[in-house]
Parts: sequence; C-alpha cells; structure tokens
Amino acid sequence: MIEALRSLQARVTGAAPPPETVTDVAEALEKLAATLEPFTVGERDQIAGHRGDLPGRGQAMSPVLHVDEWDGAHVLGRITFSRFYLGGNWAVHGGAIPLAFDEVLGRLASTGRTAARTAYLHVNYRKITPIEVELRVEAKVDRVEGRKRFLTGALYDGEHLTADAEGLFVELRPGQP
Ligand SMILES: CCCCC/C=C\C/C=C\C/C=C\C/C=C\CCCC(=O)SCCNC(=O)CCNC(=O)[C@H](O)C(C)(C)COP(=O)(O)OP(=O)(O)OC[C@H]1O[C@@H](n2cnc3c(N)ncnc32)[C@H](O)[C@@H]1OP(=O)(O)O
Repeated sequence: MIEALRSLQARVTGAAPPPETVTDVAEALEKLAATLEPFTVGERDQIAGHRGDLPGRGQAMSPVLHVDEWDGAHVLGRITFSRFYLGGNWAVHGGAIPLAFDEVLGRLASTGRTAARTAYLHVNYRKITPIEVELRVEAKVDRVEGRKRFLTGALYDGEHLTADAEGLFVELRPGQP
C-alpha cells in the first residue's frame, strides 16, 4: 500500500493529464480515502512509519533509505529521490534534503540508546542533488556530551558531495514527548 502510494506521488507530480482524467483520478483517490477512513487508528497502531523491518519504514513522506551498513556509530546507505521531491530544474527540493537527513541522523542518534529528538539540523547545499539518481548517504555520531548527541551526514552523487548536515539530538527524559 505504501509502495503504491509512493508510486502515485511520483506519477501525480510528473503528469499533466487531460481534464477528464484529472476528474477520474480525483474521484478514485477520494474513494480510496473513504475506504480507509473507518480503519483510522491511534498513532501507536498505524502501519506508516512503524515498519522498521522495511526500507523506508513503511512511511511515504521521506524517500526510501536502503541501508548497507548500520551500527550505533555510523550508517552507510542509498537514497533515491523520486520525481515527487522535485524542486526545479531536476534538482531535489531544498526542504526534502533536511527531511532525508533528519530521518537518517535521527534514527542513528537513537540506535541502541534512549530516544533523542532533533534540537537543530544545519544543512549545507553544496551542489544540485538530482532527482531519480541513486545517491550515497553517510552518517556518523561525532560526539556525545551528556544528553547531547552531535551527528554529521553527507549525501553524494557519485564522487560529488551534494549536501552535508550537522545535527544536535537531545536524549529525552522519561515522560518527555
Ligand atoms: C519521532 C522520533 C521520536 C523520538 C525517537 C524515537 C525513537 C527512535 C527510534 C527510531 C525512530 C525511527 C524513526 C525516527 C526518524 C527520525 C527521527 C527524527 C527526530 C525528530 O525529527 S524529532 C522532531 C523535531 N524535533 C522536535 O520537535 C524537538 C522539539 N524540542 C524539544 O523537544 C526540546 O527542545 C529538546 C528535547 C530538543 C530539548 O529540550 P530539553 O528541555 O529536554 O533540554 P534542554 O532545553 O535543557 O537542552 C538540553 C541541552 O541541549 C542544548 N540545546 C537544546 N536545544 C538546542 C539548540 N537548538 N541548539 C543548541 N543547543 C541546544 C541545551 O542548551 C542543553 O545543553 P546543556 O546541557 O549543555 O546546557
């Protein structure tokens, strides 16, 4: 279902169908939304974002991360931004890149440790990040100071660094949302 939704997001973004097709598609989507409505559950029980066994966690908001290496100190993986993430001139939207970094760094920050939340995320855009190209992502825990975890990440198109990030993730206290 989530994979089909991702595919739909990319198709909708890239399409300019005739008006009658737009109407048909809109009606079909409204019907699908109505089909799901009776199955609305609380956050704890929803599927989206909770499938840690799947690349992308079963969540259609951020691009799928394929993990090649992952431990408590570093991550190596691959990300492809579909057309859904297009900003302009075949470059990824500037808001989608922090989304991908927050996903990678945020998950790494909490790997094997008490959960942490993003306090800040600083992103540098070094070169255009292309759409529909498999990119390499690297991330590591740089240092830990008490509840503060400082992480860095980088995104590469081949040998070219397209963006890098530095984030502070603060360990949550018991009961902290
Ligand atoms: C959704 C994730 C939930 C948590 C993770 C759960 C499970 C993890 C496992 C798997 C997760 C799977 C997927 C997750 C994918 C991605 C994760 C993304 C994570 C996020 O996307 S999460 C949403 C965005 N995020 C927020 O919605 C945070 C809003 N915010 C707050 O909730 C508080 O603000 C908080 C908790 C950050 C700190 O608050 P606090 O009261 O606990 O602590 P306090 O303020 O005392 O700061 C302690 C020390 O950090 C320094 N400090 C704080 N903020 C700073 C800043 N901005 N700049 C420089 N230094 C800063 C202070 O200066 C002090 O430093 P010092 O101790 O040296 O004085």
